[in-house]
Amino acid sequence: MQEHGDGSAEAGDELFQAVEEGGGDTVFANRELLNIDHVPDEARIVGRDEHIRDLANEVGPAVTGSPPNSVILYGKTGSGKSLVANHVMERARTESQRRSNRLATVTVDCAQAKGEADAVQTIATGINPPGSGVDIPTRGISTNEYYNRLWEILDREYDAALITLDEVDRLDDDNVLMLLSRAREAGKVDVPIGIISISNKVNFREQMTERVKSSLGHNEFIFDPYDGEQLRQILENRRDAFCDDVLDAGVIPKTAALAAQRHGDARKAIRLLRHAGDYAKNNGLDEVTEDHLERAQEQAEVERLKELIAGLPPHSKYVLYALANLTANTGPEEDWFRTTVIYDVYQKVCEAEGADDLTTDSIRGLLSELAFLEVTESNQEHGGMGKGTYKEHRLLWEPSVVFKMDPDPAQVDVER
Ligand SMILES: Nc1ncnc2c1ncn2[C@@H]1O[C@H](COP(=O)(O)OP(=O)(O)OP(=O)(O)O)[C@@H](O)[C@H]1O
Repeated sequence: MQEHGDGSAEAGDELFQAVEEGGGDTVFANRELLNIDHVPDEARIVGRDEHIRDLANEVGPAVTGSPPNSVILYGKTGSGKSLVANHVMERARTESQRRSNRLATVTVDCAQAKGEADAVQTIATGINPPGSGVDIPTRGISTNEYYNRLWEILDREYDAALITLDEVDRLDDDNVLMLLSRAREAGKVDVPIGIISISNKVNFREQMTERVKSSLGHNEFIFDPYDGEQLRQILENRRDAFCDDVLDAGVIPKTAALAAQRHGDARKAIRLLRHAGDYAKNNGLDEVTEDHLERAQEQAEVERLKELIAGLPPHSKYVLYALANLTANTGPEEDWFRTTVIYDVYQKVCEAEGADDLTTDSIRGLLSELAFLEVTESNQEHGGMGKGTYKEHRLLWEPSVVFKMDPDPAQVDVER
């Protein structure tokens, strides 16, 4: 510790004198609790006891080194699927240790994995203990070799494995699922492997090949969106993110009610509360009121939308502007638009933005990516006798939110 002129360390260092206890924050006591990546401890997990128990029953044998069942967890985003999977894996690992067994647990975010080799590399690296003697390079070996090294680590170091594939529908194909689920049967590895697949696409199962379906079994759990009371408890359990007396009494109930009404997504509810706190903090206020919540809500949605489309080509934003222009100029019952109608407005948007337009086919591709991300939805319509089929699309977000993604988005004439 730095000593001062009078020789005492108690006086503190004048360099940091202006820094108050708690970092000088009068709104947040522990903002970390409202971070989306924050994993709450068991006492803060609300309303998922049954899912936790059911999942533990299926994968439980792994704690003794016996074959676990594989499971698919379905549900809309923010319904606690990853949380439950991580929580159960963590407890399984501890229990396995207590019974002197070695359980490998690892999660792969398939949305981040760049193909099969990358996914297998992530799994192998995640469970490779220091000193195993097996090297997992980031490149330079074939996909097959990654699998071989994964089997080697499992056989040498573990008695069983639980592998979670988050956003499994984002994998290019089901090779990974197939090879992992069949590895023991195919004699590649001695260790039993359980796979927890997570998806927010309820039709995901239909996309899998018959072989994978039969290897994964039929254990499926559905996660329903949270209701208002559950969301209120989830938020109440994180109240200590704020300093005492900062939150007005109505803020948590109102956040929960808004979230329940719109989506039942815990992630969005937590984020909204954080934004309201940020609003108060940035404006030098030491109180968070219901009024701040309203201001924060739109900002939170704009951020989420930007995040969702961040991975898409820039023209996807112009397609969204086209849809937002069309939606803002029609009644609630007429918000489905044919691809050709969207394309006409998209061309006007491009003109206003000073960009060259892409072909109708490219726009079709962008519309299906937007539908995949649930920013829009698409329908196949039948035009009647001899008229073939055509697609219609609908914006799932408020046009006002879409228009706030940029400071000056193109608003065009949509006369039809
Ligand atoms: N039951 C719950 N109790 C407390 N916090 C929760 C609960 N469910 C979700 N959360 C919180 O909400 C956020 C989103 O949860 P989680 O990632 O588990 O959702 P998900 O269903 O896996 O969503 P996605 O499909 O988008 O990945 C996390 O910060 C998590 O901590």
